[in-house]
Amino acid sequence: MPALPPGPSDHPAVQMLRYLREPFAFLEACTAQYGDVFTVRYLGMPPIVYFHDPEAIREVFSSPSEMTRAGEANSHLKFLLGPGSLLLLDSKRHERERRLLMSSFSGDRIASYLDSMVTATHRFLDRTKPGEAFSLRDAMQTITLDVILSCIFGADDERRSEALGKPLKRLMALAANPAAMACGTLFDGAKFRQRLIANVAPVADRMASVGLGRTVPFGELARCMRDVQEALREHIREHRASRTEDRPDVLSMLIGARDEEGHGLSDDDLRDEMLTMLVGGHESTATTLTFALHELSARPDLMETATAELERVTRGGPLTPKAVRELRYIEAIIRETLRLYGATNGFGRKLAAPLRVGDFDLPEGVLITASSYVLHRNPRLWPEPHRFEPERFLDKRPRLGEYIPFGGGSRTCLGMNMALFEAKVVVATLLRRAKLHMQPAPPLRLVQSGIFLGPSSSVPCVLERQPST
Ligand code: HEM
Repeated sequence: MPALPPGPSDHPAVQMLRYLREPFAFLEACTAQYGDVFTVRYLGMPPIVYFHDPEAIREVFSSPSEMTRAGEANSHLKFLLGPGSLLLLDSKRHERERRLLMSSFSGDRIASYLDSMVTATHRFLDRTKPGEAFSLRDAMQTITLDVILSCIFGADDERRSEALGKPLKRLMALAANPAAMACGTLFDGAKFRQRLIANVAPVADRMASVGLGRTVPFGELARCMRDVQEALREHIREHRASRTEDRPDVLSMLIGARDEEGHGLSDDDLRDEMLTMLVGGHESTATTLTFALHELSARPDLMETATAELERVTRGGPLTPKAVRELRYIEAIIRETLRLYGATNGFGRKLAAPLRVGDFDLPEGVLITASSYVLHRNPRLWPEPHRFEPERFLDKRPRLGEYIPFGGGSRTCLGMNMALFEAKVVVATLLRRAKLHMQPAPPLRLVQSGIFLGPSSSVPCVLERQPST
């Protein structure tokens, strides 16, 4: 068996604990000791090889997807997203479903979501009283959830968005439970999910009816997963029954989508894909917005350049798709936010066959990854890496393998262009109508938050209306 790159010799349980307690400190300590390539071992998992050399990352992204399997590497999410999620598929089925989904994320499609994005931001501004403290993190999550429900799910009235939004929000909070994550990783995720819904949920219902719902392990999570499944099934059924061809939302497009052989997606596939886009696209974009607005409010120089650009591009008129594309400085702020505060810590691939990466012959079965937290703070790639400096992205695009907030290769985030567009629209709409003032709080950091990375606090702030609004 070929030797794996060096790494800590602690017992896998100890390495896992170190990672769970302080993930970034653990990975930085490994980098300091072993350099750009090292192997860590966690209990119940294959060895994980970290690469923080752009050339090696490029090799991984360009390797045949048959060999570097993202679906298998993401299998710990199966209990949450369902077996038909794009994130969990590999090979031909992944290629086919990705093709079916891709057309929903074309430039024109994304531009057609502009009004929904502006409306969601106005809705938040209209219900927020100037001078009253609120959580920026929660506000951004509400806006991005509204956007997903409208643009992806086509839930354009209050009844539909309530029916879907409520259980989905609860599910996101409950799925962050580390014990559930551990069971989803150690056992077969699809079976764990099935058991929760079919066996645990009914018991939890009976116990809840006598006020003992909380005594059933995973009872609340199981009931919530079942409620989400039912709400999604009902929503898809209603969508199929109504005439959907003319509607612009992603679900309507997917219902009509056919592959080369004329086959479409089943209701179960649709359910898992919709849940994936919701889970993948809601909190991650909200985290980007929270950190971007936090930086903007702390740095008058950035704020001045961003508002001057906005005035120059829109000349006081409405925000159009063309104007959004021309907001280069605001886009650079978003990209720099993703460098330092991206909501995911890299990507995962599992080797289905031996593969040489860099100087190492890796055996079948190992997991390959890179931590974007470590890579994006490498001073050889990013001078003064801890400085927030949007100018880095104004005149140059980073080379593949240096900047990975959206992963890469054939698995690059499907919602990347939508997320960048949405973040620009929300920031621009907010800047035109309000000023945000952060309230005293401990320094804001990026921390592990459920399955994502997120802000270390709720980010309390108050809003001041701009004079013209
Ligand atoms: C700032 C926001 C976002 C970030 C940081 C982000 C990040 C990521 C990352 C790192 C991956 C894995 C890529 C890889 O393995 O190489 C991914 C995959 C994915 N993302 Fe996103 N994402 C964001 C927003 C969105 C949005 C808005 C949607 C959809 C509405 C979305 C849908 C997906 C899907 C479907 C995949 C699976 C792609 C595949 O396996 O082929 N994401 N995302």
